[in-house]
Amino acid sequence: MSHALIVDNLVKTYVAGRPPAVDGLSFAMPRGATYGLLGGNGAGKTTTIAMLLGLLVPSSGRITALGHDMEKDRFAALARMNFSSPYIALPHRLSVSENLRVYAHLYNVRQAEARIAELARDLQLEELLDRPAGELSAGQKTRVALAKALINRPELLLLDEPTASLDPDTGDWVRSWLERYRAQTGCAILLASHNMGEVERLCDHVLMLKQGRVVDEGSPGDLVERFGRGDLEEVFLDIARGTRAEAAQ
Ligand SMILES: Nc1ncnc2c1ncn2[C@@H]1O[C@H](COP(=O)(O)OP(=O)(O)OP(=O)(O)O)[C@@H](O)[C@H]1O
Repeated sequence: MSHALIVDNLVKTYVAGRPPAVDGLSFAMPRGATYGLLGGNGAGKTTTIAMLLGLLVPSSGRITALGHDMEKDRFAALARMNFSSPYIALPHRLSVSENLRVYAHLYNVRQAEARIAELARDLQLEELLDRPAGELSAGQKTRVALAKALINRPELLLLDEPTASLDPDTGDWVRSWLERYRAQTGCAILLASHNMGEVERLCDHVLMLKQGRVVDEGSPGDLVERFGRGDLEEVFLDIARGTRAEAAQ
């Protein structure tokens, strides 16, 4: 099977002598799949995504993205990937269209103006193109961040909390949009989220992280069944609190 992402025994220790933030993480995500990275605060999700993007150097382990070893051949992989995170702000003073042009240039997008116009139409950004990015509402910024994340037509998309701080209507709109995008392009998506409804809806497979380790994994349906629970939120609470329904023991 061809994989979008293979993570092999990944470890990140920030401070020598303290427990690693990511501690032996391994998984293989097929092309076209959507995987969820779940875990409580401090479980290691953002650290994992930062390593996958080459922003943080792993202490050990190997990442293969779209067939490229991230240690030796990072730029070939990064050109075909992209990400969005609410923690990384777009340059505030630049207008939305200037921001998108900068990223189009960075990713060497051909016919950048046509691509920006297409994304503006798809993500309902046309009215916002001339506004400074710093003046937009959280929902508007999220749509711009998605346009930035899609500018190079990525085959692998890393999304850290894609609907954090969005109202339920805008959150739902973004989720529907991602579902459509995935169906049209076959893009593989790794999603870190605290929104269990979102994960149940979008993800084929879920990795439950605790203290940097995968403590359970499976499709949302399998996990719910295995834990004898009603939904993924209850499974998450069982794992986070170390409790588990009788049916799962
Ligand atoms: N720059 C850093 N230096 C030292 N420790 C760090 C650093 N960044 C993160 N950590 C620690 O690494 C662990 C994992 O943090 P990380 O941000 O990856 O978790 P997370 O799952 O994304 O959490 P959240 O859901 O709160 O965003 C935490 O214990 C955190 O305190």
